[in-house]
Amino acid sequence: KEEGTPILKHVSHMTEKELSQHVRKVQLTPPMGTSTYHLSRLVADENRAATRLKTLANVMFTALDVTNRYLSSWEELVGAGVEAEGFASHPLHAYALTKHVSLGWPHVEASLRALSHLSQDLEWLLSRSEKRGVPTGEDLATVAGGMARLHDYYSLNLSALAHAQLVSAIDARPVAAKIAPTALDLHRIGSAAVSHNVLNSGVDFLRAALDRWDGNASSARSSDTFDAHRELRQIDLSFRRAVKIHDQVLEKKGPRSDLHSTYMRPFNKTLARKKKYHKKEELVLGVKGSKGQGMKQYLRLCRGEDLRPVSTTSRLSCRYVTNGSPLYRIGPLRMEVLSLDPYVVTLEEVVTPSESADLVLASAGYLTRSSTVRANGSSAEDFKRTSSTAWMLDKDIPILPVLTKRIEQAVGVNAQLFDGAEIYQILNYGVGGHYTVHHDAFVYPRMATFLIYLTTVPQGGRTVFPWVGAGVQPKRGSALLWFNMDRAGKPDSRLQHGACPVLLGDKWVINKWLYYTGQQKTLPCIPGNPGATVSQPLY
Ligand SMILES: O=C(O)CCC(=O)C(=O)O
Ligand SMILES: [Fe+2]
Repeated sequence: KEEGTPILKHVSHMTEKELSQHVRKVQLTPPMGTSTYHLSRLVADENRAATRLKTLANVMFTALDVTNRYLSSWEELVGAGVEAEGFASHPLHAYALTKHVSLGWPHVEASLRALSHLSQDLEWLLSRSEKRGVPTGEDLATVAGGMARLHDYYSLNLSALAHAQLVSAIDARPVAAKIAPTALDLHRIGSAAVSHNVLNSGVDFLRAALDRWDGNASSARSSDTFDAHRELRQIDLSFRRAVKIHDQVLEKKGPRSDLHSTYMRPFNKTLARKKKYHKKEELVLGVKGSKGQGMKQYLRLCRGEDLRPVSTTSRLSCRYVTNGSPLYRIGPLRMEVLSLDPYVVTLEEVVTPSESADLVLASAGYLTRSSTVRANGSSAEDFKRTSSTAWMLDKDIPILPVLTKRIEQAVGVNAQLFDGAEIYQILNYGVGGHYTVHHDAFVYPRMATFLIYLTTVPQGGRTVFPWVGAGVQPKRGSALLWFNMDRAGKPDSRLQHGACPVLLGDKWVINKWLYYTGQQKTLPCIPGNPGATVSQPLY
């Protein structure tokens, strides 16, 4: 959509029928994907599979042992000429033949019977990938790509990582893991990074793989034995190639676009002396700047920086607001203003911990497979999102109508009067799961966004507003509210925002989009413009 397109004409797109078609309960379609929800489900499934495989392995081992002994006993008889005419007329032959079968066969039969009793287990195991889903090579590439993204955003210390310690630019305290990546793993992540054009991470991971490689892959783990194709002998070559590509892409395309990233300066020292690599960082706040500038500011905010000047922050307030009935448990809530113009606030404890847990549990069955979604519309709508999504109507689970009432009271509007307050969207992010800078109201006239965090994210995963210069760390139960429209009823592009990659923890959010209606449509604030509306602070 062009920026000037009146938004109201899209309202007709949101019929109830379309909405409900949109939200049919999704069956989990294998392969399952890599959101944190899917991965915890995978652990449970893997446990059940392993129990069956152990039984299978025991029974197969016995059957193999019995079969081998029985066959070698037969081979002894064959060696003695059992197949010759009249063999059994010698009493010793008759004895040996009878003994072979009479003693051996019951064992053979028993072991075969035990095998056939496993048919149900076999059935379960063989239908697992079709019915329950298993991660595929594509999923592995998604997780590896997620790791590459995490390094791109948060500058992981890769030598610490090689020793199972997570240390990044946003938190210097190491978080230990129980499994360290091998040279093969670092190589896989580095290769995934290069093939996704995350070239800064590609170079670093390949270098880390090179550092870690002892020449014979002796540190490989069992799972590496299934990875026969990964060739480490040429590892220094692929590293040097990645450095070259990095510098060439940086030289031609600059450090960052939605299709690639590099460091700000080339690795090559001569190239790095060029003037263009030593420009001062600029800051654009209060208006929408270029896409590249937005990406830079998004990245800085993801790393925890606050870009707002003191002249702005000193005018912001934090207070306790009451705007609801006790019925919906909206007491005086702590409300902190992040930005006055455009208006962005946070509200604390909008849902309780147990409600959050219930919402996560109930929506899990509606989640799609996690994937990277790319919007390929105009540049204004362009974004990438890596997460699983669930769409739900109020009637789907009992807590949603309660939540809707609570949101209405918090915002001070009646969602039922709207052309349709939109269905709820729930997102669960996985390793490095993110949502690049976008605007919520480009397709639908979403007057306001009410975003509730259902989990606390210890590291990464902030929701950030590049042109406001501020961001919020997800905290279970708290909400972020902002108004997407300007006075003329057009998307206010200063409300572009993004979700930073999750570094540590699970991130679940639920979104309610509020549409405009009533007087905002019939009595426009800017006469002559039927789409005109006001989006202003409600408190
Ligand atoms: O997950 C977040 O922090 C933001 C989600 C978002 O922007 C959206 O769903 O439109
Ligand atoms: Fe959004």
